[in-house]
Amino acid sequence: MTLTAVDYRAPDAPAQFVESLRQTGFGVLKNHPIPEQLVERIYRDWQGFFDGENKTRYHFNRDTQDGFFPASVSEVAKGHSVKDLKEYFHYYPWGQCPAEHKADLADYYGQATTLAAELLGWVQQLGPDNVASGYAEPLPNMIEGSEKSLLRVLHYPPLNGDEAAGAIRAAAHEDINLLTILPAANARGLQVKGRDGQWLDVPCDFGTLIVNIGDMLQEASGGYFPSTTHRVVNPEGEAANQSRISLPLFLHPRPEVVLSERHTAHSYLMERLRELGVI
Ligand SMILES: O=C(O)CCC(=O)C(=O)O
Ligand SMILES: [Fe+2]
Repeated sequence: MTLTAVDYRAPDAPAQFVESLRQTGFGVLKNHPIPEQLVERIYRDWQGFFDGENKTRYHFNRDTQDGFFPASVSEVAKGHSVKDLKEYFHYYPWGQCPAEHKADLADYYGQATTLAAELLGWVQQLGPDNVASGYAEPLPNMIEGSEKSLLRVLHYPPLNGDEAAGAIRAAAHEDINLLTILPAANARGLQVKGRDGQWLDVPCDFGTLIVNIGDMLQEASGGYFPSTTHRVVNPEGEAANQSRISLPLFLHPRPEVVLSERHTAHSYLMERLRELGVI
């Protein structure tokens, strides 16, 4: 399996991109419209947030899931027993956010959501008709006006050697949502599991955008688009002393959207959050 960056501006970009999603669950885009300077600024500003003490004032709200999740409550991936080595902030347009960071996050959230709707349009149009006819509504519609899409600012602190045995930055998992959009992080580490079981580094050149299928799109497409397992491995050598910041946007449908005969987006999310131990 290989992951090759698709040029967003190429005439056959939609076909290449959707084929990559089908084969690997992942698609990598270069020359996409999200401004690099905005992403760079968010990484820099949020490093300051995570390094500072103010973060404790934004402790997450258990009912609404917005705010700061310290490393001590960080997720335990499904099927794992140790916590991931990460802390993060959940931003929703309606949720809590430090005033000095709100403009950039809101800007990024808006631009990335618009791009996601376009990419979902590609998935809708270029997938087989029998898959598309199974969607309860067009894919871009599913996220339109959704208040559930979640921008996560993730900080993986430097490793200091006293981490729990077996703990890694993000244990192998699949994303719960419809589609995830993730600008290349400021350090390597993201890996995707191939059909052959081998782990493969996801290209992380600054300026590329990584997109992956989540469980909800796998569910809605009857398994045609795979929600692929991925993880973030610990750095070694010099890199172990450095933080890693990443910025996944998890696109969630409106709660009432029907995914399949078994599930609405809401029932599916509740089942998965319970498994994660965060509700
Ligand atoms: O930090 C990354 O590169 C990926 C994070 C991730 O997979 C997640 O938060 O679901
Ligand atoms: Fe993920």
